[in-house]
Amino acid sequence: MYNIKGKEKIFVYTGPDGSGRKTISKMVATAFDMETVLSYTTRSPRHYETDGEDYHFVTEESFKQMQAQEAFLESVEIDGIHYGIREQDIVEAFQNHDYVYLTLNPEGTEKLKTMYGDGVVRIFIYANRDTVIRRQKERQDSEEVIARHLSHYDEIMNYKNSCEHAFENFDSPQVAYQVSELIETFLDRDLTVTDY
Ligand SMILES: Nc1ncnc2c1ncn2[C@@H]1O[C@H](COP(=O)(O)OP(=O)(O)OP(=O)(O)O)[C@@H](O)[C@H]1O
Ligand SMILES: Nc1nc2c(ncn2[C@@H]2O[C@H](COP(=O)(O)O)[C@@H](O)[C@H]2O)c(=O)[nH]1
Repeated sequence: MYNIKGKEKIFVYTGPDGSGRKTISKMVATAFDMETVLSYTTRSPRHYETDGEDYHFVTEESFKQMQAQEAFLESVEIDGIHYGIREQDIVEAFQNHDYVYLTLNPEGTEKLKTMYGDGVVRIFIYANRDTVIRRQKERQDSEEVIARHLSHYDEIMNYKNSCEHAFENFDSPQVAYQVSELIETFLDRDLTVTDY
């Protein structure tokens, strides 16, 4: 298991699928020196996803091989689909950054929290059920994918109060600003006031 050092932190975005976790995390990351680590998954890419940008899409066989080699820091199976974060990717991300962010389901989030304690900050992003349905329909997710995601909605929402921070995502620029303010509190920056 990777040992988190000094001021290194893992910010984990969790919450219902389609609530806007990745949208917010990417907006926030533009303002800070932080990097994400892509998961490996055995599912097929959706029409708006690209291998190496959204996920590393791999075969069942490759995933099993990686599991056998203990390559994953954490991995889960959701509805028969495997997902995992490769430990070496975390090691490499921390070589150049103090802050790494991930988007995980509550089970994986909880595993990392148990491993790293204060080294993990859980940011729960949510929207109501109708909103997540509408957003997934707008990006043309299949009925099957939407139904699969919704089958986990209530269970995922139950995790909200376990997280250190929670934000309802109506207006993404506003939420990104609020999350940025939160992240700012973790930065060890020597800001000097300058008159222009
Ligand atoms: N505040 C918002 N208002 C309107 N649309 C939004 C908002 N936030 C995100 N979206 C849109 O909703 C969709 C889902 O967002 P996103 O992919 O960030 O969600 P997610 O929680 O990471 O879920 P998933 O893992 O299923 O992609 C995207 O098409 C995104 O552009
Ligand atoms: N615990 C982990 N959860 C992960 C990982 N990669 C993605 N996810 C989460 O799984 C669900 C389903 O994702 P989908 O893209 O197939 O809809 C979603 O909540 C993801 O955030 C991972 O490596 N570990």
